[in-house]
Amino acid sequence: MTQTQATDSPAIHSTRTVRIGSRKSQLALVQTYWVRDQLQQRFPGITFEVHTMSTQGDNILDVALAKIGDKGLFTKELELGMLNREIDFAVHSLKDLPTNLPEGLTLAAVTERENPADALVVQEKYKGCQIDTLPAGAVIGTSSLRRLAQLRHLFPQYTLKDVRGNLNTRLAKLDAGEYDALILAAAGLQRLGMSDRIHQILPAEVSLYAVGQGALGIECRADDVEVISLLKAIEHIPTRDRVLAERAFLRELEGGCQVPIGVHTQLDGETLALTGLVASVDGQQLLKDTVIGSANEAEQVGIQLAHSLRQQGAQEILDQIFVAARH
Ligand SMILES: NCc1[nH]cc(CCC(=O)O)c1CC(=O)O
Repeated sequence: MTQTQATDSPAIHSTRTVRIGSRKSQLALVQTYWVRDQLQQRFPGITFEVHTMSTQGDNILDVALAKIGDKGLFTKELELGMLNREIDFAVHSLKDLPTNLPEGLTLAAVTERENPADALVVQEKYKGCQIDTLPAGAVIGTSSLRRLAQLRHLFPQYTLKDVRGNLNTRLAKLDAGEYDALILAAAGLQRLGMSDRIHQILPAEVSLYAVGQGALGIECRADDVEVISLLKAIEHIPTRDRVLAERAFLRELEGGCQVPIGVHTQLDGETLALTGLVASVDGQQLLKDTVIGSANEAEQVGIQLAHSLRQQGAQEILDQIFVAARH
């Protein structure tokens, strides 16, 4: 009675059109089209359509991100689109996706991570320098408190300056001489075909990366079993285990918005090592610790690390930041 399904096709009507939501930035579109292509290859009978939307974060460009401090700045409109059934799923840079999702939505899949590290990009005249050998007073652009705190801690001789806008805007400001160097996610540059701008990949001793950095998170309605089964086909399990630990760590510290929290994860077979950092914005206080556990219990590893850092004083550091943000 029932027709046999193609082996790689889940129980989805091949006539269904699946609508994908995306921000309009170049990086967002590259990421969304990559996911679309991956799905289209695996499910040639399904039609995938991309619908673009502007988010708050795309519209507010003149205020420092750290001052806005609102969770879900880059995701809220897309999430409303899913709940209103205008779109079926959304592709996010995972680091922009809050650790607590709205009721009714779920993180259905995580795709293979690019290099999660931060990268140093320098002006032509500093091609001979590394992060520790730029001249004193060098103006370094970054918009993240995490990068700011870590750089201030190690290199008080540099001047750190906020920088906003998409990647192309930031690079144009560097080239125009507004900054001597920038710190950017290596993954963003790689995805936009600008790996040649990466001057140095910052090692873990200099900069721990943001939770989820370099990975894509795909969010959809929690009850849409059809779409979830499609998305599971492109999930990368090692990346998922790592980012589940990272996100549990951040969630447990209630640091979803802009806070100086960094991580580093490593998978060795089933063994997952998670290093986390909590710092004060001025870089004076900096706590770091590592928990090793099983990849099968990734979230437990993250929770354990959060408890360990809290015992060492992380909550006091974070409370000071929340108080400062409200004034
Ligand atoms: N918050 C902006 C943002 N969101 C995702 C990326 C880069 C790609 C990624 O981390 O996956 C960037 C730019 C940056 O931090 O330099």
